[in-house]
Amino acid sequence: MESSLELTTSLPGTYPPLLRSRIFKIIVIGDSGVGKTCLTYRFCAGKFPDKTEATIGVDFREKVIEINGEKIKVQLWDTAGQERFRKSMVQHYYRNVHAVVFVYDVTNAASFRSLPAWIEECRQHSLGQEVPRILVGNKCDLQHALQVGTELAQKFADSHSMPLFETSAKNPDDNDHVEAIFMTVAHKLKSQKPLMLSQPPGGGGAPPLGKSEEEEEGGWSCNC
Ligand SMILES: Nc1nc2c(ncn2[C@@H]2O[C@H](COP(=O)(O)OP(=O)(O)OP(=O)(O)O)[C@@H](O)[C@H]2O)c(=O)[nH]1
Ligand SMILES: [Mg+2]
Repeated sequence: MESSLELTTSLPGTYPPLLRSRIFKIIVIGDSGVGKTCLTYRFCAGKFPDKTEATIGVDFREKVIEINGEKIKVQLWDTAGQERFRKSMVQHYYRNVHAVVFVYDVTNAASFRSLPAWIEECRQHSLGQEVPRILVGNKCDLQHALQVGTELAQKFADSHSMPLFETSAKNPDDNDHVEAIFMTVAHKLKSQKPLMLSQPPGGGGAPPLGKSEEEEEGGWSCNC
């Protein structure tokens, strides 16, 4: 994938040209009820939502972060875990995706056992090995109900070359941790493809890593 960034001059003679920020599209995948909506909300709004309902299709959440002086828009696609709410959307989830976050619920072994199926779905949508993936075990505040231990999860993560994060979208003390998860992905994406200030001759070919804001227009709107 080529990395690109649009340089535009909004007014004739404007100098320096306006730099449009890159957008990293990160999809959050996993069984219904594992806490995808809560995790993405926690990262973007900084708090645990008062109440959630099953996601239908997809919800978008965005946060602008700064890494080494570059402003980057992290666009989280909070996908639906329920098959009936996702089937018409699946192809859109995977289109030009930059990274995948797999979520399971540490108090629900079935959600952990579903992970191979979610990985297989990625494979079926031709996600290349260069697309970073990370594994998140959520609801660690419910230790008394733990069904998936760290050792088992770490083994699974290692076998798929993914970093593992165990966290809680709910625990107020875990704010830094939730933040670290998505920041880790963004750092990885940024280091994978350093910023290029011009389009390669002929426009490249492969989709750019990080759409410009202009390209984003016309997409779905955020309903968070
Ligand atoms: N105790 C605890 N509950 C959580 C946590 N994260 C989410 N929940 C609860 O788990 C339930 C499901 O959370 P959601 O974020 O809606 O789950 P989801 O993965 O988005 O589900 P779908 O949209 O159906 O795919 C809600 O009742 C949340 O309050 C957590 O870290 N700890
Ligand atoms: Mg949801």
